[in-house]
Amino acid sequence: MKYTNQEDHARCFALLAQHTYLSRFEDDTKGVRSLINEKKKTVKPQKGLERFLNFYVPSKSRILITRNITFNMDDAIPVFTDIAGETLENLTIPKTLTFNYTDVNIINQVTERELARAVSMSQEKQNTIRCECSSSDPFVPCYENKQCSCYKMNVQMRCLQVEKEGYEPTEFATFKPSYFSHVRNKFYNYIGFACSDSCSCAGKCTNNSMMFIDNKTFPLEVIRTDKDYGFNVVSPVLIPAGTPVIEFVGEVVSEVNLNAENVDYSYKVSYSDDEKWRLLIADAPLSDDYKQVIYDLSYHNFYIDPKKHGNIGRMIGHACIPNLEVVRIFRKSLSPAHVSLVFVALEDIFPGTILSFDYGPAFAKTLKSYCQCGTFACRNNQKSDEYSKLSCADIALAIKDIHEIKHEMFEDRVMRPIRK
Ligand SMILES: C[S@@+](CC[C@H](N)C(=O)[O-])C[C@H]1O[C@@H](n2cnc3c(N)ncnc32)[C@H](O)[C@@H]1O
Repeated sequence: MKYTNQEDHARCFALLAQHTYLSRFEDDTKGVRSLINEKKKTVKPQKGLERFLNFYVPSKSRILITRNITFNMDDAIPVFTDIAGETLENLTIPKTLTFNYTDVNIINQVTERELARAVSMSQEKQNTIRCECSSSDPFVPCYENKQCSCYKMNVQMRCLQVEKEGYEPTEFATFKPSYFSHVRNKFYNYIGFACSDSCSCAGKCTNNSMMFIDNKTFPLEVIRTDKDYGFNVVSPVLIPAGTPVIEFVGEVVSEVNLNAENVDYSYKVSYSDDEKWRLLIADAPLSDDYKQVIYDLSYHNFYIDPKKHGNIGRMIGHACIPNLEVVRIFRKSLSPAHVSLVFVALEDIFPGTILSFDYGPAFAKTLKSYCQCGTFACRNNQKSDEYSKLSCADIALAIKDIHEIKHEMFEDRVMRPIRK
């Protein structure tokens, strides 16, 4: 089996194994990569992993609930129910589907007055981080241009990621895959800055990790398979590892305004104790008045709450070995109103795969019954008990084996017939 880039894939498997291992055993996985390399020769392949391929096969009685949940013709996302026994006559539309669909984050002008003020001020040129690279002579693409204000901010944010020597920070660029190096760096430290429509390049450049998302590159589908599990998002196409896939969109709210009932759906995007962030603000190419406004905002915790206004990001389920990681990408400014929460593919996602991220170990306790992620290293399902004692190296190699089977199936069923 030859991958297009075997080294990159090895990184993905090592990270997923480290992630899975830590979340199950909360143990130290120092030197996991060398351990994996060392063990590669001795670890026996796990048997029966074929059961965990987890390709989603729609039921024959599938019902189309809506052709397009987004109301945007350029981004048509259908919603189906595959629940056994459901017919057009007895079909129920759960409340979880009746939210206001939005592609962009929303700010309540009354309850989040200071945040709304920061957005209004950021319309002024002196309060926006933007670049003129595309009109400069000689022309240097933004991601290669050391003078580009957006790229410079991207690099400064990359520096925030480094916690330990020996771990490479993750790069966020338009055409480079974003590979993660370790899980000790919590998601909010995976962070980048992208060019936007305020720049002379209008974001159509090399420094825009939001481009695939803004262009709605991946056609996705929403399915409902079980009343408790609810809706899930499926990819009908191949998404290569390291690709930004979906933005998690909702209402940007400060902690005091966050409704307790919405906490389980909401994501924290700023941290009141983040001193490094305040240093970044002090250094940013923005006016002093504006910096003061966002400096004051930095003393509050902000969340993105998708319960009332949201997009399909809110329908992504939990998995103990997830295929997505959440990162923060900022554009134009450094306020919580300028952040995009982005899901990036952790491994190659083959057609028919349910998208997932890890909600964390505490999530299992909130479930009425078992976790339904269906991964071989599930923390909370009897079916995966036989794999529950695997070492980190075993997990990495099992992830690799499963990936290889999927890769072969894709080659056999999709690529070979196309080539004929
Ligand atoms: C953020 S929502 C995800 C979208 C949800 N499925 C829906 O229909 O709106 C989280 C809820 O989805 C369900 N869920 C997500 N992942 C699950 C899993 N691995 N096993 C069981 N239920 C899950 C649980 O009911 C959880 O409270």
